[in-house]
Amino acid sequence: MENDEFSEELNVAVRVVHMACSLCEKVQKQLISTNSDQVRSKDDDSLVTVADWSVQATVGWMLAKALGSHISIVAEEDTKSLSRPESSSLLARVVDVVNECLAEATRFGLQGPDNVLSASQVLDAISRCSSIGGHTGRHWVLDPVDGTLGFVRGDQYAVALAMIDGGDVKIGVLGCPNYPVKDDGLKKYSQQNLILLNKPSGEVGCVMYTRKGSRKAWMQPLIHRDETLEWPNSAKLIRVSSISNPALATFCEPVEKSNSDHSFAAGVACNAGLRKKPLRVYSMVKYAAIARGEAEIYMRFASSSYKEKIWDHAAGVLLVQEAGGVVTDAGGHSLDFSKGIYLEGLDRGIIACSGRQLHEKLIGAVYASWESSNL
Ligand SMILES: Nc1ncnc2c1ncn2[C@@H]1O[C@H](COP(=O)(O)O)[C@@H](OP(=O)(O)O)[C@H]1O
Ligand SMILES: [Mg+2]
Repeated sequence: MENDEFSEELNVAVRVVHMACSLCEKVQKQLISTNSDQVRSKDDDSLVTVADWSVQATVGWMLAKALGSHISIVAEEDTKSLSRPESSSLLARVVDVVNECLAEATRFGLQGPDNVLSASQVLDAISRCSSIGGHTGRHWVLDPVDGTLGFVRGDQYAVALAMIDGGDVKIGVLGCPNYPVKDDGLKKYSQQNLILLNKPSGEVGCVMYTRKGSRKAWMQPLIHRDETLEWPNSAKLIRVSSISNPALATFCEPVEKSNSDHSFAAGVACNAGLRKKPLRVYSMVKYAAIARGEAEIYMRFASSSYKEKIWDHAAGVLLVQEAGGVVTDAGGHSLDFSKGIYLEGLDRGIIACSGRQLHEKLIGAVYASWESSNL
C-alpha cells in the first residue's frame, strides 16, 4: 500500500484488529463448547461477553501504546458491571484473556507490555475508551464485538475499528472472523446454516480495511496460530459488485426484527424491483458483504425511538464507500459521524448500495413505501 496520510495509523489498526480477532476466536470456541457463565445480561438486555471487554481492553491498551496515551477512543463497553464484587471471577477471566492476547503482540508486529497487566490496569484500559467523539480532533471508534448475538450463537460477528478526524471517517477496519475468505462464501454459509466453529484455518476469517480517499479497500485472511503477520500479508483488493439490475441484486438486513423492520424492508424491496430473498446476517458483516461484492444492498430501518451509534457503522460505511459503493440515510443524505456517539439527524434508516443506480432506486422506493409504514 502506498505511503500516505494515516498510513501508520492504518497499519497499527489492522494489526490490532487481527489480534482482537484471534482473541475472539478463542473465546467463541470456549463459549460455545462450555456454554459457561461468560455471558451476562446488560441493563439494556443485550448480551455482553468476556470477548467484548477483553477486546476493548486489548485494543485500548495497544492503541495507546502504539500511538500515545493521549488518544481519544469512543467504544461500546464500560466497566460498571465488570467492577462489581460479584463479577470477580468474570474479571479474572477477562484479565487472563487480555494478557494471553497481549503476550502474542509480537506475532502481529506490535509491542506488548513488559509485565502482565493487573485487574485494575485492565479495567483502566476498558474505561479509557470513554471518549464521546465530536467534530473536532481525532477519535478512534471501536465496537469490540459487533453482533454480540451472532457471537454467542457461533455465527457472524465483527470487530470494528474506525478513526474519525474532524468529524470525517478516515480509516475503517473490519475484522470478520467467521466470514469465509472465498467469493460467495457468506451466501453458501448462510444457505447451509453452518456453524463455523471447526472452520478450516485459512478458509474462514478475514480483516478488511481502507483509508478515506484511497478508492481502494483490501482484505487479508486471518493468520494461522503459528504464523506472524506480515504487512501487507497477501492483502487482496476488494470491490463492490457491478450488478445494477434490481432483479439480480441481493439485499442484506439484520437477523433480528427488533433491529430493523423486516416488513418495511420487504415493501421497499418490492417497490424497487428486488426479487431475491433477503440475506439476513448479524453485525457489520453486512457492510463487508457489500464491499466484497457478495451482496448489492444493505437496508436497515430501526424503530424511530432507537438512535444508531457511530461504532455500529463508521468502519463499514467507509469500507463500502472506498470499495466503490454509496451509503446514506434513507432520505439520501450522508451519515454524520461528527455529532458524538449517535448518528444524529438520521432520516428513517440506512441504505448501503454497491452503486449509484441501485441506490437511487432504493431511495425512491423508501419514499414510495413510507406512507404505508408504521415505523
Ligand atoms: N433496537 C435496536 N434497533 C437497531 N439496532 C439496535 C437495536 N438494539 C441494538 N442495536 C444495535 O444493533 C447491533 C447489531 O446489529 P445487527 O442487528 O445488524 O446484527 C447491535 O450491536 P452489538 O451487537 O454490538 O450490541 C446494537 O448496537
Ligand atoms: Mg454493535
